[in-house]
Amino acid sequence: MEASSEQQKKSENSSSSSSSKLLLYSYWQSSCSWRVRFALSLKGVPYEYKPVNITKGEQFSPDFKRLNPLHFVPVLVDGDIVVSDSYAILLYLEDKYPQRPLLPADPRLKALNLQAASIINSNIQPLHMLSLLKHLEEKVGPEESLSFAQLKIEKGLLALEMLLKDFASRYATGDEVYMADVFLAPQIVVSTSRFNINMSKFPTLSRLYESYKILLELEASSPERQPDAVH
Ligand SMILES: N[C@@H](CCC(=O)N[C@@H](CS)C(=O)NCC(=O)O)C(=O)O
Repeated sequence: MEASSEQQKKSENSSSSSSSKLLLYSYWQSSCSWRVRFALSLKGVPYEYKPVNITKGEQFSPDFKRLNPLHFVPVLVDGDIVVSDSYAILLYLEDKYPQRPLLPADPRLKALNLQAASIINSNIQPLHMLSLLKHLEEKVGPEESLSFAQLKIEKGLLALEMLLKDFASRYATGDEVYMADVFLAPQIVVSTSRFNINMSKFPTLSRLYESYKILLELEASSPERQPDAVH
């Protein structure tokens, strides 16, 4: 029986992306990059690290612009497949590497994970990203810029606290690490270390933070362990 052109196309695509090693364009202190490093570490997928120093403007180079015209890390390159945005990258990894699933089968818990990840991806991190804070610092001043970021982070964390409090166990939606945790752990670390957020206002998230601190995969993917880290 002849393979349909659709099947043929699929197998050509998968062979072009399955033979080469994944490349991850990342910056050590980027929480969005950390989400992807954490997911790759949980799934045990090897990759080559490609540092992009976003504090020195390397995201604006013509080569990087071809990968992501938005000039943001992370970007994952898998053969001829280029995926930017950590949320999309995680879903791509989930399809391609089903081991250690990042989404539970139960529809309610799955929706909860997607919702929590989306809150961080859309309603927290974009409101404290480097380029926005730089702009605010220049236009209104460093103190105003910091208090704007703190206000937005606390608003988002409160939403997550309310969303997860009845479902959280050791991790955000039970006893397994899922996508909500992959987004939450780096966000909590950045919120406390860079923006001085007091986590005692968020008891459920504080409890989760304690579980995250002892996760080897989180530690292995942490900023300080990356090749471009400055100590
Ligand atoms: N939603 C995107 C956000 C990407 C993003 O904002 N990346 C930050 C680092 S966490 C960045 O590259 N910032 C560079 C800048 O602000 O110029 C994702 O999750 O990948």
